[in-house]
Amino acid sequence: AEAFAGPVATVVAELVARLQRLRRQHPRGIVPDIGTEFNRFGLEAISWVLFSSRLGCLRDTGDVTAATDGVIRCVGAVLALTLVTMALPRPLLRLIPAPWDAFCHAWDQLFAFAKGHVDRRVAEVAARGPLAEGDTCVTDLLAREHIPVSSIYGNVTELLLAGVDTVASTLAWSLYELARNPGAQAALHRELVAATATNRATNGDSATTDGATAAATAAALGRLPLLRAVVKETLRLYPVIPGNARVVSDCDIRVGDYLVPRQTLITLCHYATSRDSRFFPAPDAFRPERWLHPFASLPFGLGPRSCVGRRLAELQLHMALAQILLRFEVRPEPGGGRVRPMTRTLLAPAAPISLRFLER
Ligand code: HEM
Repeated sequence: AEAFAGPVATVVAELVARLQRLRRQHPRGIVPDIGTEFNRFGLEAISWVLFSSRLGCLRDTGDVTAATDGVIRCVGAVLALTLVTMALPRPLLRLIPAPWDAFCHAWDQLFAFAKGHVDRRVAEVAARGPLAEGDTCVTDLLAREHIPVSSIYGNVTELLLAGVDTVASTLAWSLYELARNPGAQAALHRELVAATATNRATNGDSATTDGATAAATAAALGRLPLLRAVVKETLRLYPVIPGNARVVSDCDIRVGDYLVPRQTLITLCHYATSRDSRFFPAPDAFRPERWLHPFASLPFGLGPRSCVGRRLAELQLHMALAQILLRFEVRPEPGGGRVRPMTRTLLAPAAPISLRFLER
């Protein structure tokens, strides 16, 4: 994922500039509905990683935002309707076709978007000849393996679906909890300031977006214990994929006092286990320091089918949190109430999160 550190650093810089513009438009520095801004950030970053495409989601021009917000709405619709269409029995889907039709329509739109960008990139690379080092994207990597273009369309559409709301919600929840826990925010800020000073001495400006410097910065951020702990604690409280499943395929297995016959579908709920007081004392409290010692939680799953986007997601979260917190102190919106999570396939905030951003 560090190969994409340069693009991610550029998009993070655009996000910070946008937050700055938005906070200035409000008398008390409030940025309303940060989740929407982070979805735009997520789409901009994943489109660069997948297709080397720049969409301009974080610019102020209305046209671009309207078109790209349409893609974000399709991602949201697919996720929300996955649960509905899975829950409705087939005969009912025939009687009430609207959810299924809307689900297919949103998938078709996402597929058409991805296909357009893959076709453009394939044509561009064919016309340009060999690529410079560092100038690559997932489409190029798959094409180089001679994967049929129809499979590339399918794979990148899935990655597009997986790459927007996951990172956006986690970033929104991180800042929401840091705003409500000023002690944790101050400790993280101290860690970031110290690391930035060291990094600047060896690699130059930490906000620099050129590939090699950004990769060095990303690697350094990935080693910061409190930054990592903040992301882990956020995902413990708000595991963006709240449940997971596996089929016990080969043979019967014994788990504690239970015998699980082969071919059984087992589902596990991260949300419940990660808020279980037997494993996490004061389970609803945001305490990043609990992660400074190893502990168990599986927000990205486990094993060969665990999350392929994990490193990219962590890269984006570390870089975005670092740059946002170096620039702003984040506070709750005055009078803003508690925001609860809800499941719409992914775990998402049940209401928009608005925060106050104060320049440091
Ligand atoms: C905070 C961010 C994210 C979280 C918490 C997360 C979590 C997960 C989880 C729990 C799984 C199921 C793993 C299992 O069954 O063991 C999964 C699968 C997957 N994720 Fe993520 N994910 C995140 C971001 C991303 C991103 C950014 C991408 C794409 C760029 C992505 C792509 C995928 C794909 C393709 C799979 C299916 C893997 C397979 O079936 O082999 N994820 N993710």
